[in-house]
Amino acid sequence: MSAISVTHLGKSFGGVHAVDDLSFTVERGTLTAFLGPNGAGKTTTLRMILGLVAPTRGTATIGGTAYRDLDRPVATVGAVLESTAFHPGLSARAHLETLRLAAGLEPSCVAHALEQVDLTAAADRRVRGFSLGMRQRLALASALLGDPEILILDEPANGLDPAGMRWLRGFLRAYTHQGRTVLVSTHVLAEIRQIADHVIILTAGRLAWQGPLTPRTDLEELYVEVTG
Ligand SMILES: Nc1ncnc2c1ncn2[C@@H]1O[C@H](COP(=O)(O)OP(=O)(O)OP(=O)(O)O)[C@@H](O)[C@H]1O
Repeated sequence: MSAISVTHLGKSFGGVHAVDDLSFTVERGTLTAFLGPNGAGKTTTLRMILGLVAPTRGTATIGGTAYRDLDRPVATVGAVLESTAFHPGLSARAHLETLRLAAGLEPSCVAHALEQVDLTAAADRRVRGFSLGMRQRLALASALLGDPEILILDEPANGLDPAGMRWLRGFLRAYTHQGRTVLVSTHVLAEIRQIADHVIILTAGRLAWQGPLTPRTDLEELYVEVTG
């Protein structure tokens, strides 16, 4: 059973076909890069997989089950979407503790998530003073609280400096080496090239290309050819 299956998925906003007859699968233990120009429909697709946007047609499932029907959603899939907001007056630990309580998770998961994203030393500082990179890592920690098998990330490299990018790359590589699955949308081809196993490229809401990334693939050239 694939980690994620998208079948004839479509979403229209008024007259705009944001996603149009889109089908693909994401296999377990792989890191799949989800690429496409601005407005291609990546965020809308990720939001449909996560049950945040209702499809106009088609289905999206996680391990064969629609998100809303999952028994333990936070233990199955963690997500970091764009525009993650934190209360500036709360510490990182307090923020995660609030989420932990709401999800009914074990107390120990907060310290574990902080450790996974290298925020243990800053755990009791207010988020107000966090750099963009630290905020991105806190968002990732929120997604990791339930120790999910699958991570869905929407442009997690946005605004990261080179050290932050390098850290994220190492984190995602280690995550998939544990047999877990990552679906990540990004515009940073040079970064994703180094860690992705599989690539899905959208243009204008439709599947333009999908396939494995081999050592010989010139991702930038492929991208320009497919989207150009
Ligand atoms: N809530 C909405 N209402 C109306 N139109 C929307 C809405 N959400 C998305 N769209 C439109 O759907 C299309 C796809 O947008 P989407 O954000 O999914 O693209 P994207 O590939 O994630 O883009 P980017 O790389 O810029 O984040 C765009 O034309 C966008 O304007």
